[in-house]
Amino acid sequence: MSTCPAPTVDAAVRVEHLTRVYETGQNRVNALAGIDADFTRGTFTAVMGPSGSGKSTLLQNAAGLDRPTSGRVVVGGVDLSPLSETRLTELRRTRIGFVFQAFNLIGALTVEENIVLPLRLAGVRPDRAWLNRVIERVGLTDRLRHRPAALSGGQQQRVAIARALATRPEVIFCDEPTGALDTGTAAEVLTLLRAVVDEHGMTVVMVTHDPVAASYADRVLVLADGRIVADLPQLGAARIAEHLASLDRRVAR
Ligand SMILES: Nc1ncnc2c1ncn2[C@@H]1O[C@H](COP(=O)(O)OP(=O)(O)OP(=O)(O)O)[C@@H](O)[C@H]1O
Repeated sequence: MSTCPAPTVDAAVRVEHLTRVYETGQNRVNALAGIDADFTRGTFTAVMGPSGSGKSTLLQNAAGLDRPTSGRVVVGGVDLSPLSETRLTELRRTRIGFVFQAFNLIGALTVEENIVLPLRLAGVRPDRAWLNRVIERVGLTDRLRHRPAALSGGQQQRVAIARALATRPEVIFCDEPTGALDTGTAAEVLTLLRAVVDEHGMTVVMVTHDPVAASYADRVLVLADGRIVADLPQLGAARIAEHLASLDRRVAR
């Protein structure tokens, strides 16, 4: 029986004592070595850390895309551990939004069809008023009948953000959402993510290598060797960069 305390009411996502071990042949990698964190509703968290520190593994486990070796993940009060694959897939489609570096839009579908795809897959009737607000917020009202290939990178990422918002999820997980964008377009996308938190009370968790991108968040979690080594309030891009550099120096030593 679990001895973990009940999730706090305002945690959109809670991860408890999370470990993930990868075993390939003789090799054993502790990608997550015991992570505890709450992601409070209506907040924007950046997850940073050196390459191989476990950022993507944390995101994948917190989003129910991968199963932890031990520990548990609670999304919107639902413990993911006992869920069957089918239930987990349903939960991902309705309660979790995803935004990836490569946009991951379906080229054969229009912008509108891409945005409502999670709802169609989940068999959920669209909340038209919410969808209209989302489409207006991301500035795509006059692009709905276009195919993704006819849009710029920034516009494609805005479609991905609208798609992530379509089901009004508990949380939106973003993996390097600005990695493929130029600086100006990246700033627009980050401003949009900030706005969905501030204006719509959404919860965003974003993996990024970029201190400027992290400076849009309320909180910066820094990982090293599968552990949280810093949990910082917003410090601004320069101080975040300093912090990461000092961590790199410690790792090098
Ligand atoms: N499928 C896998 N099989 C074996 N080892 C893996 C697998 N996925 C990740 N790892 C290992 O787990 C550790 C953490 O990887 P992870 O991708 O989570 O780090 P990261 O911080 O996201 O790295 P990056 O910034 O380079 O994307 C690394 O040592 C990595 O090599």
